[in-house]
Amino acid sequence: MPAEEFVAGWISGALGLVLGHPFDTVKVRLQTQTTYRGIVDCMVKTYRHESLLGFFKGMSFPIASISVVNSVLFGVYSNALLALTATSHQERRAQPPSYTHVFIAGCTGGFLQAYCLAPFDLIKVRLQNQTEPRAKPGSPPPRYRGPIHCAASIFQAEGPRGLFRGAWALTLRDTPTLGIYFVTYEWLCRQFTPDGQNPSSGTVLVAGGFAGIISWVAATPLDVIKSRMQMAGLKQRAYGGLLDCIVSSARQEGLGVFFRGLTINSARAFPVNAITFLSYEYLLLSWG
Ligand SMILES: C[N+](C)(C)CCCC[C@H](N)C(=O)O
Repeated sequence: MPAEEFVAGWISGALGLVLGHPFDTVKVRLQTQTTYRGIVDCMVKTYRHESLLGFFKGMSFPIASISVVNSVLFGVYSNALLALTATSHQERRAQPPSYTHVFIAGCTGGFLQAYCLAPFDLIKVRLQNQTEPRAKPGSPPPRYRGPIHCAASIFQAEGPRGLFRGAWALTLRDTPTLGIYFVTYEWLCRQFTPDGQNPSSGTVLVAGGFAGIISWVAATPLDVIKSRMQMAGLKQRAYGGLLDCIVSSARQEGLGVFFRGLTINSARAFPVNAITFLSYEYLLLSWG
């Protein structure tokens, strides 16, 4: 099983992540809290209340964990294509796989990465939603002191299953949308690249950026549900399950609720995925 794809996926995931984290914090807050009027209001309040650091809350942990998850995604994707089409990454420019194969491989990668991602994403969302400013003497301490403390508290209160809160919603979100992600990327690359050649850096950036945007547009409704399921069990109301969460969110807030965070998700998706794909392709090319 070729392993370079895993390593390249890991490094490129980390680079994309740093760039995207401030957007991600604003997104999670808009999706799960009602105190903000919009993106700008959320940014201003976060900055005033918590300084620039507020935007980077909960980042060190995703860097260590979510980039490993990205390595699962790209590694499984590439190896699934190898199994389906018997071509390695280097051979795929000369013999491009069909879009059906790309889609199946993307969904496989998406499905497997969702399970690895679930506990890390839960911890990220819980930490991002702690809006208390950094420790001031005399103020009450936030519920979680950091990622390890957060994981341990959830584990103690709810057992190992507690760490997989929202995992179903996450799997439903990621399986089809990561199929769409790789199909969009491949399709756009092929539109702008002569047959048999490698896409230029510009093409990879644009194709990666749009792959990110399109897959996030498709993923946003379930992303909202996922974040809410992950926050349930804390101060917000608990849901009877995925369906209950969908129905009661729609009833209380209207259908628009499923598009909360769409703009910010898209704004984040372009740079993150442009850099992820560019560094991924570049690393694999330079390793021959
Ligand atoms: C499929 N879905 C859109 C949910 C996620 C796509 C993930 C791609 C990248 N790691 C990112 O964070 O943007």
